[in-house]
Amino acid sequence: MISITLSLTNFRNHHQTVVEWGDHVNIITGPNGAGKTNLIDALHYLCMGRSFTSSSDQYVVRQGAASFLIKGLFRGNIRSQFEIACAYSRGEGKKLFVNDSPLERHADLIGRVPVVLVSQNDRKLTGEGPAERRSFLDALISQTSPAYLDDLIRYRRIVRQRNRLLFEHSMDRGYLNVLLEPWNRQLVETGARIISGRNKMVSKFCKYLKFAHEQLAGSGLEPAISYKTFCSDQQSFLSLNNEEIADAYRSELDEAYERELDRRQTVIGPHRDDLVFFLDDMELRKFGSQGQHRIFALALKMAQLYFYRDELEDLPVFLLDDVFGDLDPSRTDTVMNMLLQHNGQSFITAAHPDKISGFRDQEHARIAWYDVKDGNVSSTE
Ligand SMILES: Nc1ncnc2c1ncn2[C@@H]1O[C@H](COP(=O)(O)OP(=O)(O)OP(=O)(O)O)[C@@H](O)[C@H]1O
Repeated sequence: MISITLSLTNFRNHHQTVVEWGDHVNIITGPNGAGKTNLIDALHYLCMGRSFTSSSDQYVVRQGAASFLIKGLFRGNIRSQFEIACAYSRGEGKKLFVNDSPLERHADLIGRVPVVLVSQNDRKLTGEGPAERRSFLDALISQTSPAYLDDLIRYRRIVRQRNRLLFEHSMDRGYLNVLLEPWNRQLVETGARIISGRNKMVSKFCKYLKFAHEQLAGSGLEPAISYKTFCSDQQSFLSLNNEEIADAYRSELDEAYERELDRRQTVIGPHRDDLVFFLDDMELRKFGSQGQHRIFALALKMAQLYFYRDELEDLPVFLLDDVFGDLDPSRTDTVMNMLLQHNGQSFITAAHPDKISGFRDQEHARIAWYDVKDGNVSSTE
């Protein structure tokens, strides 16, 4: 998928910005605070319907304005040109449009322009709690499977309903059981499909991770991922069908009932699961060096790119925010060369472009350079 143009109105420090992109590698330079990340975040809005830097749309509206508008023209392999727009106003909230037609659900946008994002938040992927890893895995699968995304949305609603009942459980135990039962059935059915989807994805994804990791780190320690759910024996879990997973889930749920009453929330299921990362037999989170964490996180994203390249009809848009700051010169060259060899379109911000200035004199046909100052973008040679 190719982003042809991006236009912003009152989007953070961009008052009125229109950019025409190159088809391959787009490098966005400029001093700190100039508005480089904002361009990438705007593209992320058009792909995923939300910011990756801000928890709320209201902070994204340019100070002093009442609304923002992002528009992007795209070109795909199978679809002719189409426009995506995201409009937000303080009174009316956020609306998403494709070719001027409003989308009923935010979920309807996901997968239209597949995207892979590399950002400073990736540090949390290998280091912090399981939520970041679950959302990586969910975003990875959701962009290739609308059915998985629907299950995820349904599952979250079921967990919310169950939690509400468990929270208000001062009622008679028998009555609570009656109220919980329909939610329990839906929870295990939907949850089993999610667990199965995640398990399958993890086993498919490992080969892409190995390939990307080897490109970045050279041959040596081999990366691996395991999906950690309520069943401790993941291997045997892989051979189960959805019905069998649902049965296993149901018996774990029944066993956890007292704990649920105690904690007043749903304590077992995909919303609690995790991914465990390994280099050979070493668990990365416990034993990895900072450099190993960084390379592993970047390899996960490169692997996502390669996986989509094989699975989807259109290549994803690849967004890299401030990735070179953390990399040594040889790895910076490696990443640049990987992007130049990749046929899709990528966008890279760089506050210190000296690291990649060697590429200015080469590859004119494949690299477009942009400079940003105070929210104004100019194309440079
Ligand atoms: N709602 C807003 N209204 C106006 N300006 C905003 C708003 N939110 C953020 N900004 C401004 O946007 C700029 C930050 O933009 P951005 O994060 O894109 O910078 P950057 O060029 O990527 O910088 P760095 O190299 O430091 O990461 C800052 O100047 C900030 O004050």
